[in-house]
Amino acid sequence: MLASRYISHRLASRQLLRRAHSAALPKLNSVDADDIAHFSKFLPSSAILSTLPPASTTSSELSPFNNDWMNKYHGKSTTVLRPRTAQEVSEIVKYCNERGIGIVPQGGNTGLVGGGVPLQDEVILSLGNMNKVRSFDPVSGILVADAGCILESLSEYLSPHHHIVPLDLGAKGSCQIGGNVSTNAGGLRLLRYGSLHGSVLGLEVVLPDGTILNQLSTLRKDNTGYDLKQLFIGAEGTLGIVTGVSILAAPAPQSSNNVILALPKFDNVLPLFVEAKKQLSEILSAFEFFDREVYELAVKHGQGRALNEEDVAGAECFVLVETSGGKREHDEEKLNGLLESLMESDTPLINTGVLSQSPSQFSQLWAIREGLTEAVSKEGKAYKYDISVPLAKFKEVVDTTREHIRSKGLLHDDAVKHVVGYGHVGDGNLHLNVVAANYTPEIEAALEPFVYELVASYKGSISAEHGIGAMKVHALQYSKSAESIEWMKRIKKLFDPRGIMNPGKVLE
Ligand SMILES: O=C(O)CC[C@@H](O)C(=O)O
Ligand SMILES: [Zn+2]
Repeated sequence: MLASRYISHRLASRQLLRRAHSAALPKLNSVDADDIAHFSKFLPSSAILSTLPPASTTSSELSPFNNDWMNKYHGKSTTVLRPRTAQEVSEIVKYCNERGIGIVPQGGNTGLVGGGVPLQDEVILSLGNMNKVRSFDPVSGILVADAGCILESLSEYLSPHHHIVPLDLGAKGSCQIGGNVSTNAGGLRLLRYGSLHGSVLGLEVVLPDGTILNQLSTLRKDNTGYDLKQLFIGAEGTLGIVTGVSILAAPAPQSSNNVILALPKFDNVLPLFVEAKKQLSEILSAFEFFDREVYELAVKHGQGRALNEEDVAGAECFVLVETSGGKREHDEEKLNGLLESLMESDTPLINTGVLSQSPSQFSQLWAIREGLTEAVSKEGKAYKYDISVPLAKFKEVVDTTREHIRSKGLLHDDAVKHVVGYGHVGDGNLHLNVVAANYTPEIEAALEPFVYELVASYKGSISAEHGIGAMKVHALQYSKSAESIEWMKRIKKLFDPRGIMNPGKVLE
């Protein structure tokens, strides 16, 4: 009974997938020279990059805006606008809405699901010129910043005030806080600081009709009915453009330590996590996992400093544990205590642990984990599946996918070179990466809907933290019910009746 229900679900989802692929984008207008002349009335020429006259940008100058980080999605936009204020954003959006011109809001363009680049020739609205901190209150720890502030520069700003942004990710040197909020970025320390749905206190958003919705609250408590800002966190710019963010910064830890643990088998990750939570309790700030194969890629492509041969020998996977606490001696004692108990037990959960002894070693260990995405991209073209599945299934998902690819005769150097897994154990978020020589329809057909069905069979999510973007629009039904999708569509229609905001992303 169960089996036949599963099969009919599979058939139904295949049909859905086929239908979804043929769905059309809303009919929108292209920008023309008159539009550029209009933008020139309120924007300086330096804020208008366009191949249309009177501007004279070349298409190669627009290329970094039209192509995504993975070089998988290629837009054909003729025009990038770089406003400096919410008022300018509002004027652009109001005009585009009236003219029926599509808009793609773009932050650091570091997204991994094609959500930040046009699918056709929409205007790209780049937030990079809105990059000022508006205020910081060291008493409450509340930071108000323009959407275009780079995440790392906000950390640098907060450092002398003994605070940190409650969000950290590998792309911190280029991603922007507005993009982080719009994609509800999770990152490396969600385990400790929670999601942006909790730490964002307020937003300033320009709605598709040009209204500036000022919800830049600096209140920790505000229980006055519908919390509209939550709608824009993770909406990927489909409901409006986030132009300002109010966020609760966390007190900077006085002491940070990390260790990379080499595990003889994946099955040890779970009990190790339980043990780490028990022994480190409140000072545990990250618990990150990566398998041996992706570690080898990091080494091959020079990400971080390789661990010693003897530390790697016999390891099936690795875990990076970070502590952030208030007192160095106390934290070191706790971490050392954990390591000793792990090594000394009758059936040790780990082979070895490489403990950082200095700030530079601390960064080097993190560089391995943070460099995995880069390493994978240097090795080939990655099919990225950013999924939530039960922790105990992480390895099964990677192995099952690899076997499936093998059974299709696609596991060889000219097709799929590696099937690897890494991710955020503490959040149940696995990054399944299928690294191929090239993106090909054959590999895609082997992977989809296979991976999505696998995720659905574990009642997981097809997007844990990267979002839907353009990449997973056709697969939303694996993680959302028909009723939820219907209500999402109604909300979209309410905010953006003409469908100008980031067309073709999140929803069909
Ligand atoms: O490369 C990926 O698939 C994941 C990127 C990022 O979310 C990470 O956790 O490193
Ligand atoms: Zn991640």
